[in-house]
Amino acid sequence: MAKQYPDDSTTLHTDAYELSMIQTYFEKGIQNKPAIFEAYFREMPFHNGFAVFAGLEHIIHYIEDLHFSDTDIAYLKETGDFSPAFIDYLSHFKFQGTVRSAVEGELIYNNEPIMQVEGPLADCQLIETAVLNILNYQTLIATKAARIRSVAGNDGIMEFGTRRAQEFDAAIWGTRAAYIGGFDATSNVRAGKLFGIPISGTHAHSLVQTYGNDYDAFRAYAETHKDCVFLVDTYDTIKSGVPSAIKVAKEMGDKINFLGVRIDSGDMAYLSKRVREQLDDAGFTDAKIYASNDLDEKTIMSLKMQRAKIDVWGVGTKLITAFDQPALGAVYKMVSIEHNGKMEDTIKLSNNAEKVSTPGRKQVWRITKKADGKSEGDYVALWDEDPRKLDELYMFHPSYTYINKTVTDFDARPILQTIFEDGRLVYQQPELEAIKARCQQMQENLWPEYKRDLNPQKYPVDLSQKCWDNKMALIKKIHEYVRNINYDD
Ligand SMILES: Nc1ncnc2c1ncn2[C@@H]1O[C@H](COP(=O)(O)OP(=O)(O)OP(=O)(O)O)[C@@H](O)[C@H]1O
Ligand SMILES: O=P(O)(O)OC[C@H]1O[C@H](OP(=O)(O)OP(=O)(O)O)[C@H](O)[C@@H]1O
Ligand SMILES: O=C(O)c1cccnc1
Repeated sequence: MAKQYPDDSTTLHTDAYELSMIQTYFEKGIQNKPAIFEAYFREMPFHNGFAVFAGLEHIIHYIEDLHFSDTDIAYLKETGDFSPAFIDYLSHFKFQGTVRSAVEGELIYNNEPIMQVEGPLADCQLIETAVLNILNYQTLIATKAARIRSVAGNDGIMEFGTRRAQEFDAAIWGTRAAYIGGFDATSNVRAGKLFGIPISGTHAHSLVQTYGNDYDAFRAYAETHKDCVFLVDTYDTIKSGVPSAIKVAKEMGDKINFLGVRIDSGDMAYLSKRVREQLDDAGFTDAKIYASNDLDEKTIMSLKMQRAKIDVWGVGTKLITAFDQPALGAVYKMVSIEHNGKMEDTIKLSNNAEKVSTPGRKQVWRITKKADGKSEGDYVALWDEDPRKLDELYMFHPSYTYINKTVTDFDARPILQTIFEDGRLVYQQPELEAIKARCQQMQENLWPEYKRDLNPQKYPVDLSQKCWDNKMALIKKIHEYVRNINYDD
């Protein structure tokens, strides 16, 4: 049995190595050294042309509650891994960092900072695991949801994934992310209570099995509910399910809102066309056809191409588990640290050019044309740069520098906003509806070439000249350092 603690906190929701490193910093007296870390991911999820940032609300909750409770401290003592002085330090720990982040519903891209944490080295280090855990999952689900929305057009899409989600938290935060990304409703009632997401649903096969036939089951349901969507595929969709639904709808008349029927198996293109005819012939031209069964953007697109007569899509497993890409892979890297009273930029090298981190504290500027508000690309610049002061912006690909352009008559909008300032929450989270609307609005500013589902154009994420020079200079410096190492003296 898992132990129950009256004062359990989520502060220990961290990898042991974070605490091990912080113990080293503490014992060496450098735990308060000013440092800056940035989170970013390297590959676009699902090869999509954009990603939808989600997770900030949970990160805010987590940071606001960051403290080592009495039982956290007692447990750390029990492990025997930490010194008494370090444990005493942790018992007084209070987060003092500054967090800057993309806001929820914002579109984000690979190889640009999406969150920046500045402050005492220990504080920055402690939150790495939880921050990545949260934003990796929620951003993935919000992006998957946006993909599904893009193929569903204006059809209704309902989130049905709780039973297949990776446990409780994933179901709850996943459905919130799905709502941000474009879903209309969820079947998870607690998500409705917690976040105000509209809840919605039909009924399961077990209702029909309880009565042993479609008619009695639908009739019983109709006598106990106003809004009715009948699941018609338990025994035979065409011969039994739909005729029974029609019979009940006619008998009950105005006493119910006969909203439609749900199909959950079989060839849904063929069945939906037959069902549409049956409903129309009976005069129920407004009744909608709902479909579910392992759907995702690919099956929905295929069904639409087959001119399936489906109005509302219920999507579970493949959304909530991010079935075709189970992890986003965002990382959290140190970009700058204080030495002898001066901030010095740091880098992580790799033989793989894509994996070399970009040093220095940065801001991401979204560059749009003044004339039509459409995106030109993102411009990652060092913190002291401000492209708003420039008339012309030279933008070049950070690896293939011959790919470049000069942009004029542009607007530049900073993506990283201050969320916590020296440990104090200064950002007011908008309502969920506003976050969802932002996601929609931001997609409208994107050219269609970046939005297509398959093989979208790569959205430009460029480094400023100064940022690029800084990176190259640091690479050179580290190469020299490695070349000159000689421990034989
Ligand atoms: N016309 C269609 N075109 C493309 N995919 C379809 C079509 N009809 C159904 N599908 C999809 O094909 C898959 C069918 O899976 P499966 O064979 O397990 O379902 P089934 O025939 O409904 O059986 P079950 O009763 O076990 O659910 C589902 O992912 C479903 O969404
Ligand atoms: O297919 P998903 O995208 O994951 O959507 C959720 C699924 O959950 C339900 O099936 P389940 O077999 O659990 O129960 P039911 O068919 O008896 O309702 C529902 O009928 C959907 O098929
Ligand atoms: O309401 C529904 O139809 C529903 C809910 C969860 C999972 N599958 C279907």
